[in-house]
Amino acid sequence: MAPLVRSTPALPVRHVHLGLGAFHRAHQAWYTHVAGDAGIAAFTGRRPDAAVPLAAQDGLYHLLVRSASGDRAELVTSLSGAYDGADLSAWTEAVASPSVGVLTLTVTEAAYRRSPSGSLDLSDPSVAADVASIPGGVAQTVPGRLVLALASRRASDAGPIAVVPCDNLLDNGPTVASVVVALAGAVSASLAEWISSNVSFVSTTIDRITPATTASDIAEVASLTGFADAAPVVTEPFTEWVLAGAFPSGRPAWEVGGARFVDDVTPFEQRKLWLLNGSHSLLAYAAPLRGHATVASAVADPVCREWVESWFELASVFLPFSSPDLAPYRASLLERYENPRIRHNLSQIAMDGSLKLPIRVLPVVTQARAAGVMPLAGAVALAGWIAHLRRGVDVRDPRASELIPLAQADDETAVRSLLGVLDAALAEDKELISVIVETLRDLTR
Ligand SMILES: NC(=O)c1ccc[n+]([C@@H]2O[C@H](COP(=O)([O-])OP(=O)(O)OC[C@H]3O[C@@H](n4cnc5c(N)ncnc54)[C@H](O)[C@@H]3O)[C@@H](O)[C@H]2O)c1
Ligand SMILES: O=P(O)(O)OC[C@@H](O)[C@@H](O)[C@H](O)[C@H](O)CO
Repeated sequence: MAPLVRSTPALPVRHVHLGLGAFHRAHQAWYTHVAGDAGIAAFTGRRPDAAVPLAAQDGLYHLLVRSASGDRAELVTSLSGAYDGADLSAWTEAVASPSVGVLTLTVTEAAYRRSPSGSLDLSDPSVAADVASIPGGVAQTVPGRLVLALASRRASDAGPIAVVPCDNLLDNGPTVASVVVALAGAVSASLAEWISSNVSFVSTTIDRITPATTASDIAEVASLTGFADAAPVVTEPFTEWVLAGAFPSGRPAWEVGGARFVDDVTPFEQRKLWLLNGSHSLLAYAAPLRGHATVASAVADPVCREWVESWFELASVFLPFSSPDLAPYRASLLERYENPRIRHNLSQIAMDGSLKLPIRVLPVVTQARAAGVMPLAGAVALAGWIAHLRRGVDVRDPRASELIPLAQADDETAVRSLLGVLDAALAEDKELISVIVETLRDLTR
């Protein structure tokens, strides 16, 4: 087996990334690779793990593009450096470089440390610790590390920069701007002002279904390519990136890979978050009750498929696209879900439901109720979530210790209180509560 090492030098770094997970390597790093005009300095979010094999293979890795009929391995060359995110001096130095114009992020929804109201949670002990330690050059949270690095960029007079969040958050540019500026403001008013005037927070819609890499994926890449690649990523052929915002210090030519630059991402974002992510969450909670562990297995079950189709029907009414315009998008989602060779575990999607449901499912439920409609497919998603919490197995959510006990109450109390955690107004809706209670009973019968 041949070792994976570069034979030509890596490209100079113009793009920095935080959160060196599978999705970054399947998406933004691929777009920068195809652009061919920039290298990336990528930093891990929490642990050094992902950086170790990548650094040992000079940042090279294979993207295994897996369609229903076969696999294609593509060597991605854009990672010029892979670093442990705890290496704060490498991190601040990278962001403070005048050659760097963009900073992308994939760190999960929970990493932005927002309170249920959506603003930075200044009562979070790690956020409070960052406020105290940033002047001394230390930070641990994502907002804290961003503030630390931007302070360093300001100090070195490296000019403006674009921050491009690629997590499934609503209005991700302004959302990330608000947590970063709030944390900076708690450290220094002039730093917050510098960030507001010099950092462009770009909003993005990002889409490419990318499950966690397994040992058999690693073995398959070895047999397909002849290289001992310890860090490949498996993804689907489909990819989408829609961006809105300014790039005051330039950017890689992401349009070469098909990225689209628009004035407003909202319609694309709603279409993706409600149809794709909303139906993903519905399946993640309700389909295990019918014995399914993956998206492909769930959509092969006519009952689960009907849930997805009725969720699409419901959500489509509130999207700013006509039905004929949405039809191909919806059909392509089902086709993507059916790909039997992409093993997308429902348990991976089920993580952090208290943060995801308010973005993916509740906007549709709320609008349906305001229109006098009973959102039955939304009730399946919510009842499934409550059943998941009640089971209490493999619940990964920052609020798990509060939510699991609430789910153990009698059906009506559990539904009312858990709905109240997500949205106080919906918890007053007696008709909706009784439909969710009925659905919970049906699902768990
Ligand atoms: N996988 C997909 O299909 C997909 C598609 C679109 C968007 N996304 C977005 O990308 C994110 C990452 O997905 P992934 O597939 O790369 O997952 P992953 O598990 O491979 O990587 C997660 C990354 O986030 C970092 N991270 C997690 N919690 C953190 C924290 N509290 N602080 C700092 N860093 C933290 C990890 O260190 C890691 O780098 C998702 O949460 C989602 O918002 C994923
Ligand atoms: O990545 P998460 O955890 O925000 O959500 C899980 C899935 O819904 C998500 O990863 C989708 O596969 C993705 O958003 C498709 O582009």
